[in-house]
Amino acid sequence: MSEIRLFVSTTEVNANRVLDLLGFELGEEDFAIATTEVDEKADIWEASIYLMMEDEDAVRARFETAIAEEFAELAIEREVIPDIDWIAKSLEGLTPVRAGRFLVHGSHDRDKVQPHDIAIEIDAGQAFGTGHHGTTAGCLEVIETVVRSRKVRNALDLGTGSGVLAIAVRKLRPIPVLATDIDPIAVRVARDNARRNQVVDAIDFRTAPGFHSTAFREYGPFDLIIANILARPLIKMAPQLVTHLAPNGSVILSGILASQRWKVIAAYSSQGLSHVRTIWRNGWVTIHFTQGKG
Ligand SMILES: C[S@@+](CC[C@H](N)C(=O)[O-])C[C@H]1O[C@@H](n2cnc3c(N)ncnc32)[C@H](O)[C@@H]1O
Repeated sequence: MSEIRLFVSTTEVNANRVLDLLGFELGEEDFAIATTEVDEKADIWEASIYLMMEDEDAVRARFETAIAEEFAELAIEREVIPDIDWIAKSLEGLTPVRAGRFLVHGSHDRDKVQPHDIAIEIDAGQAFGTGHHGTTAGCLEVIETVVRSRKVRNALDLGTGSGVLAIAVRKLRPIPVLATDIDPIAVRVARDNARRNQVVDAIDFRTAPGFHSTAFREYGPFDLIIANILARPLIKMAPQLVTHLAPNGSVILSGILASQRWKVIAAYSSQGLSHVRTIWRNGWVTIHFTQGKG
C-alpha cells in the first residue's frame, strides 16, 4: 500500500493557518502534517498531510471540512510519495513547547528542562496534546494562573487526549483530578503519560462521551473544569457542564476559533458564568469563566 500526500498550495501565512486547522481536525493521530516552502520569492508554500492510500477518502473529507470555512477556494492536490517513515520524521521535528512555567517536551528532549520549569513529558502518539497546538498551550497558560490564584480543590479535564492538561493540574497542586475522553485509546495513552510523569495515582482516567458517566457525580462538583474540544459541542454542553461546577468554580474552554468566541461566551454567560479572560494563540482562543463574580 503506497503512501500519499494531500496538500494545498498557498502563501506562507495561509499555509500555517491550514496547518493549525489540520492539526486540530486530525489531532495527533497517525498522520504527519507539515508546511513546506516551494518558492521563497513568490511566497508559495504547501500545507500537507501524509497518509496511506487506503485512508484517502476519509482524510480528504476531513481536510475539506477543516478548511471549508476559511479556505474554500483552495484545491486539495495529491501526490504519491516514495517510502519514507513520515511519523518518525514528524517526531524528530517536535521541539519542546513553553507555556507559562510549563515545558512540554518529548523523551528525546529531557536535557532541555531547566531547574525552574514544570516539565511534562509527552511523546507524540495516538492522542492529541503535545503542547504544540495553540489550544493546548493556551489551556496550560490559563491553568497556571487559575490554580495559583484561586481555591482549586479538585478538577475535571474533559476531552483529556494525551492527558497533558490533567497532568499539568496535578503538577501544580496535589488535588484529585478526573480526566475523561470519548476515545478509549486516548484514555489508555493519557494513563501511560501520567505514569511516566509520576502522577498516575492521583488522576482517575475514564472513557466517557460528554457527561455520560457516573464518575462526574462521584468526583464533582468541580472547582475547575477544563474542556478543550470544539466550539459547537462546548456550546451544546454548556447547561450540563455548569451543573457540575462548584460555587465560585472556574471553567477553561478551548478548541474555539477566534471567530467563534462570541457564541461560546454568550452560551456560558446565559448559564450565569462571568467571562474573565480570553487569550489568543495562532488563531485559536482559550476562555476563562467563573461562577459568580470573576
Ligand atoms: C483537541 S483534543 C484536546 C486534548 C488535550 N486536552 C489538549 O488540550 O491537548 C480533544 C479531545 O477531546 C476528545 N473529545 C471530543 N469530543 C468529546 C466528547 N464529547 N466527550 C469527551 N471527549 C471528547 C477527543 O477524543 C480528543 O481527545
